[in-house]
Amino acid sequence: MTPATSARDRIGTASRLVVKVGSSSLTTPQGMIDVDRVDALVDVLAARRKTGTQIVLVSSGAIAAGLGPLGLSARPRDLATQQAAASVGQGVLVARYTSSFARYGLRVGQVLLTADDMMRRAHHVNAQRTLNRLLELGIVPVVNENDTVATDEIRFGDNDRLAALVAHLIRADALVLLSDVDALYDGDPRRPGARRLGDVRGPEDLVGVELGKGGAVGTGGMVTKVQAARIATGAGVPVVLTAAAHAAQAIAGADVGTYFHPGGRHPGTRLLWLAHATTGRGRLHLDGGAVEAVVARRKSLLPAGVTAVEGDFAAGDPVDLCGPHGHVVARGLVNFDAAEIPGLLGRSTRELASSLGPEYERELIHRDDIVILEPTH
Ligand SMILES: Nc1ncnc2c1ncn2[C@@H]1O[C@H](COP(=O)(O)OP(=O)(O)O)[C@@H](O)[C@H]1O
Ligand SMILES: N[C@@H](CCC(=O)OP(=O)(O)O)C(=O)O
Repeated sequence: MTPATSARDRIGTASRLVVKVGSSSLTTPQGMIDVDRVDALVDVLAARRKTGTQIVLVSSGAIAAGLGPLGLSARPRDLATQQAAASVGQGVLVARYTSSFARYGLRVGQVLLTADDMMRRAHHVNAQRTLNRLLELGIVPVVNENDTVATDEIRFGDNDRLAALVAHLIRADALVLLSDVDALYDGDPRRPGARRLGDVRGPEDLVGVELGKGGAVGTGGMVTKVQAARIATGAGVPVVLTAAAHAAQAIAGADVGTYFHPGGRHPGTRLLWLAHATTGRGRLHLDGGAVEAVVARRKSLLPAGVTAVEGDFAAGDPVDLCGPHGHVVARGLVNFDAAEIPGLLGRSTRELASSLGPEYERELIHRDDIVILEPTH
């Protein structure tokens, strides 16, 4: 077994997957939904869902699927007509997914997000909760950008990066990007001699690679796919990019497409926001061991390492983490209300789970929600 094959096992064994599919893989050139291809994709996702894997489907195609019904022969250039097409097409698209997943007794839930929902904390936490709840209920969330209300200034414009942020948001184990091309090539694959990149381990593997534009209905081409891969792998999420026709092999972890290896966990926009645009609504006082674990080893904060709590905050709020001498060392988004915390202090998560229930077998603050602060804070 090659190292690349074993790395891909992370996709084959993922318990939470985000799968993104592009417009060109779902619609006909006439601007209609391609029912057979939607069904073929759903066959693959439903089979994986039946093994217990939670799946979020980020689906493009609203604008493309609206063209036929509106009598348009090409993707419109102006925003208002794109929005009108998305409004008509999104309904058609979700109706199609609903009936296609129903063949397997599975339900879908539509989730429309804007870029703002990813940046603003209140929206972000809300989107996170909704997606988590849908997954707990066994639903397949079908996510798209909320094209009808997004203006040019606040628009993502491409679902590749949206899918990467969703993968980060729900702490997915892997992200699968499905397009009409079977892999990333070192140059435009329509030109003879272009070579497939099987693995991308870091930016050095992309030097000299020509990232070209997409097809007539797609938006970002390879540029946004590589950007998405960078966001996801930077958050520790591996990515595979391949054609929708190879979806079954890709999600099984087979050697198809291009595999982007995950890197370390770097703070994303949200953590920058947490560090620079918030103030702590309260304080948690940590013992020396917890400071060492959180700051030096970047671990989650567990109740056992907390000695005292100050302030009146709610679950999801930012709180400051103080060392034994009272200085602030980090800030994080806490998982519990202030009133719940005194009863948890100094106790192990296992003990809390057995006496209070499984919902208490959680860290006080997950490591992804902690940002280390410079001494000036
Ligand atoms: N270096 C490259 N490797 C692979 N595909 C490329 C490359 N440069 C440009 N492309 C083109 O990008 C297209 C996919 O982008 P896009 O049309 O935006 O897809 P989607 O609708 O699936 O998001 C492919 O059809 C392919 O021709
Ligand atoms: N929100 C748009 C998707 C735009 C987009 O990213 O398209 P694609 O490049 O095909 O993934 C739509 O549904 O038409």
